[in-house]
Amino acid sequence: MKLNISNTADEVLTGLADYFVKIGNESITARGKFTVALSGGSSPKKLYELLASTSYADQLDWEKVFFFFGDERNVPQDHQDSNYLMAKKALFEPLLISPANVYAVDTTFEPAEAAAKYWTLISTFFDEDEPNFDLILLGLGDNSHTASLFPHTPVLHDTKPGVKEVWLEDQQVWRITLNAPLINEGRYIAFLVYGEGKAIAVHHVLEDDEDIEEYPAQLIDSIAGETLWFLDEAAAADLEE
Ligand SMILES: O=C1O[C@H](COP(=O)(O)O)[C@@H](O)[C@H](O)[C@H]1O
Repeated sequence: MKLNISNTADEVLTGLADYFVKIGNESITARGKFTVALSGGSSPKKLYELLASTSYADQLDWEKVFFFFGDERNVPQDHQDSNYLMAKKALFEPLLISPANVYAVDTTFEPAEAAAKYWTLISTFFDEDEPNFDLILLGLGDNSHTASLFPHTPVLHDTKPGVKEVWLEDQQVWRITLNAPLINEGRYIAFLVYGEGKAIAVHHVLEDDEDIEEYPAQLIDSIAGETLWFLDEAAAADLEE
């Protein structure tokens, strides 16, 4: 687990965009394609817009990039809360990404079926013993959730890679998420966390004693690859070391 702390949020975004194209180009050179699981929520939109900007758009062969989602809200794909819709507007449409390269969660099914179908989609795509994405992007919620691994939810106890539905009692909504064993198979895992609102969660996850029920992001660390946290100084403000 490594930390990359920048002064400002803009520098964090540039650092992660550089990392994205570096890992992408290495993956394409090594295996002919780059498989990435995108994050959702409030933090990554600016990253996707940056990747689609003239500074980065010509730095990757986008036809060889295959997009998946680390988690999804159980809403239609044209709903304002959809992670797919956000990525479509900020990344896929500006870069003219072929729909054939985008593997979204089919939220027309009931949550458990949508999760099962997404796991089948991923397993079929990788056609290997264990799917392992080249890069998994993640955020961190104020309550220390990542992807849709929320505090005190059954998915936290999964021991085999898979995709699960998660019921959020306080919000009365379902989400679909890659589980921690699947995320940890990723060759590279990158957290994008900026802003003072994240400082306490960053401290809990990185420096408190292990308590996965309270701080689910503690479950995440790439088994054979690299886990890198891209933070700005505001988000890192409560770190002691
Ligand atoms: O990894 C992720 O993290 C977020 C939390 O991000 P936030 O910036 O919205 O607090 C999560 O909700 C999102 O869906 C996920 O992909």
